[in-house]
Amino acid sequence: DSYPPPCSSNVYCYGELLHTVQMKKIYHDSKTFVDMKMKQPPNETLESFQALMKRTTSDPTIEELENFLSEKFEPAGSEFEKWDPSDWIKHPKFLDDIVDTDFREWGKQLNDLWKFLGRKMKDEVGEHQELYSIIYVPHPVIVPGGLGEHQELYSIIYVPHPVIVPGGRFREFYYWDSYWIIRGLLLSEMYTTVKGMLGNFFSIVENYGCIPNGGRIYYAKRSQPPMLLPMMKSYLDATNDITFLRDNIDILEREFDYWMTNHTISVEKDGKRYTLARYKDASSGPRPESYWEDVSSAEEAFRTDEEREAYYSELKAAAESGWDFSSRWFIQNATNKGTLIDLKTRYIIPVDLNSILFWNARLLVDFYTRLNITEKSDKYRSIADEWLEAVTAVLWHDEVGAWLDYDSMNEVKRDYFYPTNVAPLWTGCYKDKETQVGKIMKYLQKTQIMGNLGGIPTTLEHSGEQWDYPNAWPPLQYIMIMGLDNTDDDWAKQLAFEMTERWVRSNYKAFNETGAMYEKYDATVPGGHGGGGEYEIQVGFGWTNGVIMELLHKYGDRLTARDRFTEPDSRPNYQSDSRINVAAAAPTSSVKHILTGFVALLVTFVAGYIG
Ligand SMILES: OC[C@H]1O[C@H](O[C@H]2O[C@H](CO)[C@@H](O)[C@H](O)[C@H]2O)[C@H](O)[C@@H](O)[C@@H]1O
Repeated sequence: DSYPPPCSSNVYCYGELLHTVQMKKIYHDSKTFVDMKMKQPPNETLESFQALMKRTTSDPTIEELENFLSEKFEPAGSEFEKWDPSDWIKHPKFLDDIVDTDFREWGKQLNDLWKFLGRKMKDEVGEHQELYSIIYVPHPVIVPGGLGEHQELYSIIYVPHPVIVPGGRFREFYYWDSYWIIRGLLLSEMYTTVKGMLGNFFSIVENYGCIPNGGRIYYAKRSQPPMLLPMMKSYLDATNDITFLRDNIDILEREFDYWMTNHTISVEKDGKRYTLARYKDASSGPRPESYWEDVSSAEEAFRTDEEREAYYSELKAAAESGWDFSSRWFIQNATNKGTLIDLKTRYIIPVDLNSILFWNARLLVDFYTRLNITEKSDKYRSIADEWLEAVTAVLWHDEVGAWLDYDSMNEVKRDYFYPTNVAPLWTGCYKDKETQVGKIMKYLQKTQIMGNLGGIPTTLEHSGEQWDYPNAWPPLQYIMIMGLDNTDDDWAKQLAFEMTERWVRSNYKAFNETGAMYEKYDATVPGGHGGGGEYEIQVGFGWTNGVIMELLHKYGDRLTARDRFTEPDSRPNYQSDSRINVAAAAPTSSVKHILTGFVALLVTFVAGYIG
């Protein structure tokens, strides 16, 4: 298949200008250029660029390009204006249930952070947005109103309501991040903000047919883990706003449909065929926001255009998974060894995606039941049942005691530890809860993952990629903790609490030492932040804050800031769970982490103010 570029803009998504600016590495972070607003319509910007190329025989110096860029573009983030959320309150009720006073104060500071992470678009963004700019046309067309008047000056996707963003270089909404952000906002009682964010997503599904990876046109041809329905469920649980559900149920159904029609493949297991989903992207070319990284690695490793295109597709499919990048998507001789050039994301059937899709179907049953539309609730019940059959047949392994990703290229299970191996416990995607939980607990014991004192690592592979060892990510801690806690098993629930203690204390230590909340942490160093991958560690940080707020809320009656590993517990008969706990003494966080933290924090706040 030959796909169009990631969007129709020949400034932001493909073309000579993008290629020249990105390959000359004018900006340290490739995302900077594609987030900059044009001062003039694209045709005028491109005309000036052509003139520069002619003047310099197609080889402008860095200085000439820098001059061109500062003359024709505004700095990244200039589409936003200051926004004070009207529903923000100083002391949301959830704080009152946190018994530890240090943690209560921290929860209060996290509530304050929403004000730094809120973004509202200037009205002019909506006026200049061409809604269908993502639909690629090979040649310019005359749009109603004449060329120039309605041309895209921005890469931002216009949304009518303000959003809470992850932070740092992530200046726009991100699809799956928004789930944990919304859960935090609901604890902060910011119901209007949440309703606005959901309203934004609904308008995007209506106009674009799916929710892009993030709020930029260059993300439009790939999505991220399908969390819109769980977001709606969270909002409904907090508000019972049935009218909002009734008004938008068709859109929720459409989002589910997008995954069912665009991402499914058929797999044969023991002579039976099953339908399951995997990640994929529908565009050609490198990621515009990581253009230099993709083109350079492709040129070094591959000789033909066809090979390079296949590689770009794997990179974008991995970005759609939210795990960009990870050895989880490498296939080399049917193993997880290799490097980025071994990415085969499209051939791997992931446990988390498929258990989330099961959850989506079950939520549609729930939503239609609430609306008394029996025909539809029956329809989604049978889809959910079928999906559960498929997940169990293809992804559950009795002999391992876990769900595992499936390699459809080599038709083998991928027997590697990932926190997502227990995602079905989180989404309720299991058949025989008691037996499966018992086996899962033994599996976790065998992996010795609690030997990591800063949190649960993403994988056990040291690849240098950011979704690998030793990084620990907030959504993955959440999936494991909530999954284990959902069971009726005492041992599993106790383990969920111990994981919570470690995670919360590690985030708290980092916050105390550096004043920052990070996008990811170091599983091996309590209080240490993560690293690796293709961009610098970011602070802010939307999903991190949301996860901590929820854990402080859920376990607030017994969580303490004091660390049991360094100060003995005074509770009678209390013992850490030695069946899974094989922890060594806790190393202290390094000076390097502290310094990086200060620099990162400074950069975020400066960027926030500029934005
Ligand atoms: O610019 C590189 C990549 O950055 C994003 O991915 C990371 O940040 C996101 C926002 O927090 C998060 O959702 C994702 O899981 C992270 O890996 C972006 O989503 C990628 O598409 C992009 O190529």
